[in-house]
Amino acid sequence: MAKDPVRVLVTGAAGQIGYALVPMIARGTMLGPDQPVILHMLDIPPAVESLNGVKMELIDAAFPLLKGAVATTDVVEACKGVNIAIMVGGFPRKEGMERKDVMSKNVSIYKSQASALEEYAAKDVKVLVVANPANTNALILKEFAPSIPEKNITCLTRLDHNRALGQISERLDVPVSKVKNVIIWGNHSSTQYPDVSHAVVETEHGEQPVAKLVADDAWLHGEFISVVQQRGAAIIKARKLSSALSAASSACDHIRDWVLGTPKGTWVSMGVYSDGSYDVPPGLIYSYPVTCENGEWSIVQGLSVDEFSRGKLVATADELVEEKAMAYSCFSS
Ligand SMILES: NC(=O)C1=CN([C@@H]2O[C@H](COP(=O)(O)OP(=O)(O)OC[C@H]3O[C@@H](n4cnc5c(N)ncnc54)[C@H](O)[C@@H]3O)[C@@H](O)[C@H]2O)C=CC1
Ligand SMILES: O=C([O-])CC(=O)C(=O)O
Repeated sequence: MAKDPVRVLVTGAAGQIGYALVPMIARGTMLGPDQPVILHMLDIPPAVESLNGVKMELIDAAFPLLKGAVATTDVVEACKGVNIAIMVGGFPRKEGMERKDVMSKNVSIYKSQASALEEYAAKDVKVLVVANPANTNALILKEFAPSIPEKNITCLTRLDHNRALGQISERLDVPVSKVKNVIIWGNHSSTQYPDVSHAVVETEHGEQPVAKLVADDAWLHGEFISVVQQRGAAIIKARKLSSALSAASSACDHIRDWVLGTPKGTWVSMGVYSDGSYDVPPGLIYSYPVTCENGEWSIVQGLSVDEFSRGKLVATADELVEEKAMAYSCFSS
């Protein structure tokens, strides 16, 4: 029997990531080749013409799985009955703006969208925040949608995770599909810690540690980390626009694994509400290694963290504590 369609909200759908993401969802990349979808696309009034153009293209592409497309600037209409919400829309930093100014714009956007999701989305809606500052936007959303379970609110660090896999694959000249279990700890920012301490490569002789195959700790502790941390900036420099196809693809990976499960023996990175695991302060949206089963993620427990890694976990947590304080100061102002 055919499955019922899943309603997927994409905010900022007229933007660059939105334009790359909606066809992936409509083609089944996110939820599977047998899962019909109805797309809900939200953007702001100045982008309405462009948003309607995206809807026209979706119709023209005749995606068999696409059972409907709503294009709207009305947040209530956008959120009605959605099962999955991908929050890509937000206020970008402009020349001359302080981080605090961007934060206060995003606090008000995420506050109102959180309230609409809480009131109108499916009660078990799964939320993925992509828009920067992704971790803190997700935290704001959680704050203003108290009835959405905190386990259902996440942010995207899968792009960073995939970037780390890509760098190891290039360095060792092995297919990226053979590399697994890197970890992105912390913030989706330049303080994130891409960690290969537990990463392995599947070889014909079984799984081999990445550290042993690379055999160059200076590279793993130096250039590798900074390339992954700075990859977003490198793409902006090259394209004069930020990552869009890789961000969209990674958003599909994030939701697919969350909903359909991670392969046995493999973990992925997701920004999730911290419970104090690995001595990270509770109450942050922090990127951890997770496995997913039956639509739920769990933090991978018991991994060893050496002194080098500990310093990096703490530094990125400190930045998130600071962002949280800045966001909370905007609630009252
Ligand atoms: N977490 C991650 O890995 C990544 C995050 N990003 C972030 O994703 C966000 C989107 O990036 P792009 O698509 O390249 O930007 P973009 O500027 O092309 O698109 C953003 C869209 O959001 C819309 N928008 C603004 N305010 C809105 C609101 N209140 N409600 C609904 N829509 C709204 C804009 O009109 C625009 O169409 C940015 O914040 C970017 O920094 C980008 C790449 C990776
Ligand atoms: O900095 C940006 O806007 C883009 C971004 O998050 C990334 O590519 O990781």
